[in-house]
Amino acid sequence: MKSTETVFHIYDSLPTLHKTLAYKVARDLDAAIAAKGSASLLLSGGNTPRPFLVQLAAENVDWSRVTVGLVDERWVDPESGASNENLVRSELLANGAEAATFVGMYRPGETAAEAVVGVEAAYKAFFPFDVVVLGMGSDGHTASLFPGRPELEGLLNGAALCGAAEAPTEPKERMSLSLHAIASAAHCYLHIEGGAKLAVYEAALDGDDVDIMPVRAVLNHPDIALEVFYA
Ligand SMILES: O=C(O)[C@H](O)[C@@H](O)[C@H](O)[C@H](O)COP(=O)(O)O
Repeated sequence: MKSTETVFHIYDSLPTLHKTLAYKVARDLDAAIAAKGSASLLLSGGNTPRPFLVQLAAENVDWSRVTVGLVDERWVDPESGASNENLVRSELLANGAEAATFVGMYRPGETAAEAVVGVEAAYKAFFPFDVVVLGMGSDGHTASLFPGRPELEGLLNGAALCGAAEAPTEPKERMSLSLHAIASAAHCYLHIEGGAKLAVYEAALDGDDVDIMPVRAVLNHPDIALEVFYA
């Protein structure tokens, strides 16, 4: 029996969603800074987050006290348009959050599997996390926790903070936070947009097989008080 409730926030416009989620995340960061002098924010990539990141960059946060990391990364050069580091640097850091400390995942000259030790050590330095913002794919993946993958069991049940993963589409090579890392967050958000994603979310609610829909592991986690932002 899940001990925490999922809160579902629905908006009548995408701009309202982006502004409201940005405001909520900014206040979460403010509270963490007030409580312990620092804050950590872990962001997902893909297409959905871009306008939210722009709104977040405009929020009045003491970014010099914030460490920004990634929920997952496509194993491509950070100059690539497919890079989640590129997305965060261009839409958040360059737009107002320049003072934040960014800790990426991609390590040139290493495979994702080779980089796990280094990324694990780098992320342990600001673990547990304060804010995690997740997305969700049409196949029910979140982060780079993809259905049917051999690495999924370890990423869902292990004590590591991250691990190498593989996506079904290019760029296939990935690094992902583990469920353990995601569940450490004081505030965990799922940002989804459009009817198709809503249908996937509803399908995820209607079952518990995490191997076919890994996002269920987040929805059903007893320690994650998930807040879904949808428009
Ligand atoms: O690297 C990534 O792609 C993300 O971290 C991934 O988990 C994303 O949240 C979903 O794939 C949804 O992506 P869209 O927002 O592009 O639909």
